[in-house]
Amino acid sequence: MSDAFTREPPWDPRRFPPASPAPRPVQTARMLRDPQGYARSLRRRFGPVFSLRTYPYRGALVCAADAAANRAVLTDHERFTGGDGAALLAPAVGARSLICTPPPLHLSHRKLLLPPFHGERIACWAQRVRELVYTGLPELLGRDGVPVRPWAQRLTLDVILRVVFGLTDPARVATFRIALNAFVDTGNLAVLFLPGPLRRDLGPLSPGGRFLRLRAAVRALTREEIAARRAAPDRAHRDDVLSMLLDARDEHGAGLDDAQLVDELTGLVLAGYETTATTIAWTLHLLAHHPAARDDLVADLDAGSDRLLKATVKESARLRPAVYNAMRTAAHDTELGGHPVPRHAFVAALFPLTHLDPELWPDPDAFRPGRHLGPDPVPYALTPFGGGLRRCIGVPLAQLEIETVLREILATAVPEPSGPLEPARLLAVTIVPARGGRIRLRPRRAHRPASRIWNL
Ligand code: HEM
Repeated sequence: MSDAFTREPPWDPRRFPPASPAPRPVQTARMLRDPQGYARSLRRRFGPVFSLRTYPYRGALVCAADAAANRAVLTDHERFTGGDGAALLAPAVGARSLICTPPPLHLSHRKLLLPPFHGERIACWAQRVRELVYTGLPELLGRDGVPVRPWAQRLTLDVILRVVFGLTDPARVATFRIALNAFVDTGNLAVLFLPGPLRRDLGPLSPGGRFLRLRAAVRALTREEIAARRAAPDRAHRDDVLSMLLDARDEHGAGLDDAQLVDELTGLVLAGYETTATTIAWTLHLLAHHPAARDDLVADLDAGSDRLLKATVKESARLRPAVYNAMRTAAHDTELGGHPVPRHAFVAALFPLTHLDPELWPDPDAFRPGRHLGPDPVPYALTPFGGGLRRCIGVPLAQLEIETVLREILATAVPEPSGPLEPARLLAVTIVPARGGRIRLRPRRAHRPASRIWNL
C-alpha cells in the first residue's frame, strides 16, 4: 500500500465536500457503469465540487467539475500536488516513473523526458506511423460490426514499441507485444482496484501473483533492451525515446539510472497506448453515428484542409475524454469551491464533467465539431490532457497517431453505425465505449487516393 493511501484522511462529512449517502459499493458500481451520468447527477445535486465515495479510496475522492475548480486543481501547485495522486498506478508503472514522481523532483525529471516528445521530433515519426496504420487497415476495412478499440490498441502499442523503445526486429517486437499485452490487459490491471489483502501474491494463480509475474516479465525484457541499447554503436544517431533518454542529463549532469528507466518506459507504455486507442475508437464511433459531421469532415479532408479534422478530435475528446481525471493530493488543509478539503485527501480534476457544463458548451451532449473552430469559451473548459506542470507530455505523439488514422481511414471508407451508440464505461482510469466502439466501414466509391507516401 502506497504512502499516499496510508496518509489518506478517513471520511468525515464535516471535513470534505458533500457526498451522496449511498454506500461505497453502490457508488463504485454506479461510477463504473455510467461514469459521466452518475457524476453528473452528483454535480446537479451538490454543485461543481463534491465528494465521491468509491473504492479504492478509504475517505473520499474530492471532485472538481467546473472550469474554475478544474483550473484550481490543475494549476494551484501549492495546494494541490501531483505524483502521490497517481499512487493507485504505482505498482503498475513503477513508483519512479514521471507520473508518480512528486515535486520537487518532478520538474527536473520532466525536463529530461520532454525533448524526445517535442512536436518537431515527433513529426519525424509521421512516415513510420502512417506505415503502421496502413499495414493494420485491411483488418478493419470491409468488416461489419468491427470493434475499433482492440484494433487501435494493437496499432498504438506497435507505435510505442517503435517510437519509445526503438524496436525494429519483428521477432523482438512480437515478444514485447505478447508480454505487454498480457500485462496491460484490463483483467490483469484490475488487481490495482482490489482491497489490499487480495492484491498480495497468494500463489501463481491468484490475481496478485499473476500481476507480479507478468510485471516481472515486462521489466526483464525492458532491462535487456536498455542493456543492448547502452552497448549499441549507433545510439547517438537513433531517434527513439529510449536512446535519447540514455544520454539525457539534468542541470547537475545526472542522468536516469536503469531502475528509473524501467519505470519510465513502463509508464510511457501505460500512459500512451490505451488512451490513444480509446480516443481513436470514440472518434470513429461518434463519426459513424453523426453522418452530417462525418460528411463535412470527409469533404474538408478531400479539399486538403485539416481544420475540421482537428476540431473533430477535440469534440470527441470533449464529449468522451479517454482519461477520466487528473489526480492530485491536498498539500495542506484547504478549500475548493467554498468546501473544506483535508490535507492528504485525493483530489480529482473531473474534466469529463467540465466538458459537459452547459454554461461553457451549449447543448453539451450534441456532437458538433464546428464549435471548436474558434477559441475555447474560457481557459480550462477543455482539458482532456490535464493541465499545469503535469500536462500530458505525449500530446504530439497522440495527435499524430489519431489524425493519421482518421485521414487514412476516411480516404478509403465511410464509417457507419453498426448497432446503437454505445454507452461509456469506466475501465480503470479510462472511459471506454461499452462494446469496443463498433462500426461498419463502407468503401468509398470515388475516393481520394490514400496518402501519397505509399508509392506502392
Ligand atoms: C489521447 C491520448 C492521451 C490522453 C487523453 C492522455 C491524457 C493524459 C492525462 C489526462 C494526463 C494527466 C495530466 C495531469 O495530471 O494534469 C496525462 C499524463 C501523462 N501522459 Fe498522457 N495522454 C495521452 C497520450 C499519451 C502518450 C502517447 C504518452 C507517451 C507515450 C503519454 C504520456 C504521459 C505522461 C508521461 C504523463 C505524466 C506527465 C507528468 O506527470 O508530468 N500520454 N496524460
